[in-house]
Amino acid sequence: MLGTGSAFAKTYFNTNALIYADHNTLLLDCGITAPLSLHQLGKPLSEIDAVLISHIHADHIGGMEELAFRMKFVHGRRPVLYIPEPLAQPLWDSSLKGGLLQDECPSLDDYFDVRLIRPGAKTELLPGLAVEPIQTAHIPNKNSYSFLFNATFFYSADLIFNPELLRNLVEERGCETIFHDCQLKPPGIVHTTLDELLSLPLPVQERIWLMHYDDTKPQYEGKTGVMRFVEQHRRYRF
Ligand SMILES: O=c1ccn([C@@H]2O[C@@H]3COP(=O)(O)O[C@H]3[C@H]2O)c(=O)[nH]1
Ligand SMILES: [Zn+2]
Ligand SMILES: [Zn+2]
Repeated sequence: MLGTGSAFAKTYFNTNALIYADHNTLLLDCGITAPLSLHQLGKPLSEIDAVLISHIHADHIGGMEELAFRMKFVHGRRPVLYIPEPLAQPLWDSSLKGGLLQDECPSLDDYFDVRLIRPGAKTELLPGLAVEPIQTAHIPNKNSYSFLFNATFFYSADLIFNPELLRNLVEERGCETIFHDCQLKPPGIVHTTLDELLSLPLPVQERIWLMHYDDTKPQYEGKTGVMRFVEQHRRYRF
């Protein structure tokens, strides 16, 4: 995990991750703090093979301009960008264009090898790593996607509590592990709260790991039932 913090956390980096599959590396969201976190881990950008984006908020895409510029002008590379199709235009027009647009680089394709992925369909991202983007509610009328990897590992974007989805993933689809955003103090409004997750059936909670938490996390140690916290700069194997 490059980070496990909420958008405004100051003691944790943004909730972004590296996924290792075979000998390849996928960057899962690239927020404002991703470049510094990668630097602290000693992970060169040149070792990132592809990027996957969940939604357009700065803690998930705010590091994309630095990533694009350094990949192009330092490493001479155009990394693969996997992006749910409805996010591609807004990512460029409403966010990256302001900084990245210049005469010889008029589009997102000048910086990334853009691969549009279809929500609800399975796509192989890297050898041994397939994803199904699942549209999940976060901000009204703003597209946001969570990800089911290899049919067994669910990684939430920022999402409003959806107990039906979580029960379906565990009880019907055989999902084994859930990394879920967690707002520690209610009200959640655009996020899922700890109290909401604590209301889930025990077999679902047993599979949940908590991320995207704020700086008060130490006060909640031991108060999350069977659910564990994901810790930043740790590697998990599933
Ligand atoms: O309607 C809104 C929109 C945003 N926000 C805050 O801004 C943050 C943006 O990043 P995030 O999605 O991780 O978390 C969001 C919230 O903390 C909010 O409280 N209500
Ligand atoms: Zn966020
Ligand atoms: Zn968000």
